Amino acid sequence: MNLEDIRLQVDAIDARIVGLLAQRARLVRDAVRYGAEQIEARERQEQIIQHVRYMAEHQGLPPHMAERIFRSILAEMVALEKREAGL
Ligand SMILES: C=C(O[C@@H]1C=C(C(=O)O)C=C[C@H]1O)C(=O)O
Repeated sequence: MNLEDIRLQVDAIDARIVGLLAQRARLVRDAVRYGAEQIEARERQEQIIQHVRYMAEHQGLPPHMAERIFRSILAEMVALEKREAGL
């Protein structure tokens, strides 16, 4: 394994992350279309954060890092939904 191999693997993971984020954004859009009461469902967001922290802890990722990343993802998802709703 050399630096180039490692960077290729990092790039492949980034491509998967972007694909998953696009898929996630489509599902959130569906949630809003199919009955979510509010775009900014705070309680649901806090459940997601707690679950993500738990999963991170069990997979060797610092929970505070997972929380920060997911708070940013959630904020962007909500902002996207608000823009699309013209809010
Ligand atoms: C409207 C919803 O989705 C919004 C987006 C979320 C997300 O990105 O996971 C979570 C809660 C809501 O802020 C919902 O799931 O009820």
